[in-house]
Amino acid sequence: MSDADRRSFGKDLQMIKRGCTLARQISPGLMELTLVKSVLNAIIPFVSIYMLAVIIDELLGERNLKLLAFYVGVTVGGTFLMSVLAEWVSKKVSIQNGMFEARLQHFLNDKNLTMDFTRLEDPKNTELREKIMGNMYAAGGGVHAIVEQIATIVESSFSVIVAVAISFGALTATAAAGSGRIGVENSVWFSLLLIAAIVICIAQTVRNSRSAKKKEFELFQNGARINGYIGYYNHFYLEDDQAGKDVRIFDQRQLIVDEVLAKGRLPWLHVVNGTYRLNQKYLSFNSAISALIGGLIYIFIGLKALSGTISIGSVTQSYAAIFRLVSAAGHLSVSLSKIRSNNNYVELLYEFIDMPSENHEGTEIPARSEAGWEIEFHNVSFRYPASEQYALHNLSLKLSPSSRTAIVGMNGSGKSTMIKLLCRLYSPESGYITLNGKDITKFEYKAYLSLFSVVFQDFQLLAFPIGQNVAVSKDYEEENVWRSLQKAGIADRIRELPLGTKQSIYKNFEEDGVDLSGGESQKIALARAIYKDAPIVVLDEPTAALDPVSEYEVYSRFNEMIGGKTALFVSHRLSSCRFCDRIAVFHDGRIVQFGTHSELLQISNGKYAELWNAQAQYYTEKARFDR
Ligand SMILES: Nc1ncnc2c1ncn2[C@@H]1O[C@H](COP(=O)(O)OP(=O)(O)OP(=O)(O)O)[C@@H](O)[C@H]1O
Repeated sequence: MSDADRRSFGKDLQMIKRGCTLARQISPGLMELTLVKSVLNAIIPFVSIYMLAVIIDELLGERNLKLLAFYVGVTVGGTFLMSVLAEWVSKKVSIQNGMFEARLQHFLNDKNLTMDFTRLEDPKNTELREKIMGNMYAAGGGVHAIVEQIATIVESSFSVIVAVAISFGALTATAAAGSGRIGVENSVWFSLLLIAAIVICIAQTVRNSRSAKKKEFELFQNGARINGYIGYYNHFYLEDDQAGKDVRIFDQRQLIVDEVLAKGRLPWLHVVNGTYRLNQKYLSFNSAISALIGGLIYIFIGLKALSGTISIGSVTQSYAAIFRLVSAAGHLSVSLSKIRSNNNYVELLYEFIDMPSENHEGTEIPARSEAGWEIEFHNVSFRYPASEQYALHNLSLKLSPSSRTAIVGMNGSGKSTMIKLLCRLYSPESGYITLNGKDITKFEYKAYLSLFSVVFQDFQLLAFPIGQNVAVSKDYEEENVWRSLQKAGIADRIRELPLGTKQSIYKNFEEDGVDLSGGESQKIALARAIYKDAPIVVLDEPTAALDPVSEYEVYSRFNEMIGGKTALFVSHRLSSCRFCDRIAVFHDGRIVQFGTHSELLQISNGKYAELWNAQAQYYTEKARFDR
């Protein structure tokens, strides 16, 4: 049983109502304008259908020229005015429709930004997002389709009402008493037979549409993954200059082309072929039904006209009105069915936006603390989602206010993980972290993060002007930006640029954008943390990409940079940890040693001494080799 079959009518209605609210939130005004357009579209054809009969009857009867001119004026003028209005509304609707995809993207991006990081990393969620967007532009399913279907429902309902009003006379007309006509065409059964035939045809169209939509939905569920593959390989093969280097050096072209073909193009061809065949079957069936209904109406109206039951003027009017009635009733039924099937797509969107953001549940604003900020890890253990291995085991560590703590350890020992937990990108599986004695999850997320100046190992800069990158705002104090750049040791380089802090980073959008080296970028990231001037500083290998001179300069300014702040500092260069009060040595997700540099060095069989000696030995050997 499909989801559409499983859901009750009430549930479907609820989902559609929610979709309308969402559509209005994403694109205000679109729903209202679309409805106006539908009503106009429904009325316009009936003006001429109705007036044509009036004009013909007048021509065959009194032939009053003034009246005829008036009828023609109403027909032409009315149609013209309404068409102009419809065109104007249509233009507005088209612009809004064109913007809808981008607005939906923004809407989803906002959700992404407030989503718990753990969920963001989960490939299932990336796929879900891909499906939502892919379904929209490839299958036309989703929240925008609700607007479209409601428009069709309103337009066809209006058409049905007006068409019934116009054709009612013809449908119910029987020969006048005493006219002598008693033909079958004048019995009520004749009209009922026509209606029954039409109802059967419409029901068949609805069934056909429902099964086509169901198959289409199934086909498209693989589309997101396929699109993901194609997008990924295109990015690597064509766009990303970073990856482009490896593609060339290792001659990865053939590998990528084969993968794209196997996982992207061929499966996509299957989807495209499948939908094409489905649509063709559906459209041919509808054309046949439409022709059949047209024929039936002609026979019906023709017999009535032959028998003199309806006037000649009414023939065209009745035929057009009944034909419109039937096609509108068909559209109405199909749209009612489609809007329910569309809930299969919409359900995916609701699943995405309803994902809870546990991290954003805290509400307390950290009170100002003159005494500084103390951070404590209480027996914290953590495993990454879908990972069996613990990245941190029973970690307990106290960072006193204004203290400087270094974290060292081998690759994969859990250093960055500890920082990610402190920044609430992940939550501990057991244990907890406190800030000045209070569990950090109790704090309002943004207010909590405002206390941290962080430089991540894998920091990112934006293709925006340098000043905006440093200040993370369009409005910033130029002086302050320069001071931060100076402290990060990159001010001289920026001064050389023609536009200084207004110069954009990278060439993505600006021809004169500046391409920075790895070390220069890291200095800008450092300047960004300095500019923020938050009371807690967290630096995850902040000098990994710096040359020895720059590294020395940065460290010699560390005291000035950190001042009385609480600082946490991760580094593989043990010599650079000496400015810290305490050093925590990580190994396999545990703290195996904790103390000052000299205390730890004295424990000759300890992990710190082992790491220190390994590094020292490398430098000694290098010095000997250089000689
Ligand atoms: N996003 C992730 N998903 C799953 N496992 C992860 C993820 N990030 C890190 N890990 C794993 O967690 C463990 C700790 O990683 P972490 O990045 O904290 O180490 P690290 O000490 O910072 O290493 P390095 O010195 O290389 O930066 C490693 O085994 C790593 O493979």
